[in-house]
Amino acid sequence: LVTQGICDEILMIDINEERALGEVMDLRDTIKYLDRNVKVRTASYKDCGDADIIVITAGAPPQKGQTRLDTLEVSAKIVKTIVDPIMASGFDGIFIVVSNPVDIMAHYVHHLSGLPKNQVIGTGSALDTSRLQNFIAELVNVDPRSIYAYSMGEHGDSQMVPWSTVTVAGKPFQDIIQDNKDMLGDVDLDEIVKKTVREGWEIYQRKGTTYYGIATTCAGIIKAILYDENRIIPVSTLLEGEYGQEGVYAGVPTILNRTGAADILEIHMTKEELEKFKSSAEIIKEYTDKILKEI
Ligand SMILES: NC(=O)C1=CN([C@@H]2O[C@H](COP(=O)(O)OP(=O)(O)OC[C@H]3O[C@@H](n4cnc5c(N)ncnc54)[C@H](O)[C@@H]3O)[C@@H](O)[C@H]2O)C=CC1
Ligand SMILES: CC(=O)C(=O)O
Repeated sequence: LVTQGICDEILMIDINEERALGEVMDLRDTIKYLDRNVKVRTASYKDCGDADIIVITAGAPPQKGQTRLDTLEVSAKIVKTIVDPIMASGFDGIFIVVSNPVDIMAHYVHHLSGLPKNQVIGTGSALDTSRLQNFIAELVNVDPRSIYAYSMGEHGDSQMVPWSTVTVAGKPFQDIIQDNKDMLGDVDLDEIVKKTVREGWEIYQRKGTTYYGIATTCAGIIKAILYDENRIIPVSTLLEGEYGQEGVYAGVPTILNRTGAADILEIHMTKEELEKFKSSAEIIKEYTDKILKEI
């Protein structure tokens, strides 16, 4: 947000106040060489009342051998200590939830805040989609931004890719495979999905966490909202009948503008793809129900 000059002011809050201050000091050192003076300071929850957007990133990153779902209970406790005081500050803007397991945490924030669903968004499968597009782009040797593909469902192990909808600048990827059997005949689509799922862990094993991908994904989502772009990004949003799912937050292509998650795009999937999406949504639902029942 700072380096792209997307907003006017950023307030940083962390239970570890020294860490928040350290981040503020480091970020301020960038301003001299950037295009805009984005103001950055530490703050407390009572300062959040007039914020346009609040990004929740506090959480307990998974330990070795854990999945994102294993961090559910700890994350839920943390998220509750954040949302309650923010709502008490009079906040009526848009929440963007990053903390994992992100689909369930977004649902939980929606529940705790009482805000309309368009005002509570999880980053969902937006980051996975970026990873997926990179892998497809490598295969066909084009810029990843010319790939139109979505990872959907859980930001986690059960995410799926509706391959029948994937195109390279409008040409169906499945046709490209057929037309280039010599080069792409061996492509294993399931393996690409697995690689997309694993990518977070591959980074995690090497550097202990992931920063740039999620930060830039989040900045893209915020830009779409603040600049009223109507940009379509696969974020986690509450499904109410779309894709045959009811009452579950899952990653689906969503139109983002100044109102937040303005509308869901229902792309046509094959029967098999829809089944995979359903399985992923059912996993999210099972864990969401656990958390909602406990409160
Ligand atoms: N959705 C996505 O695509 C991604 C999600 N994540 C998730 O984001 C979360 C944070 O990850 P990292 O930044 O790598 O972890 P980190 O450990 O570097 O930072 C977490 C921060 O949360 C703070 N915190 C903990 N409890 C708090 C509370 N009650 N109130 C306020 N602050 C609190 C900690 O002091 C720490 O500074 C994790 O849940 C992680 O899985 C991370 C990357 C991508
Ligand atoms: C940590 C995480 O969820 C990711 O980078 O995908």
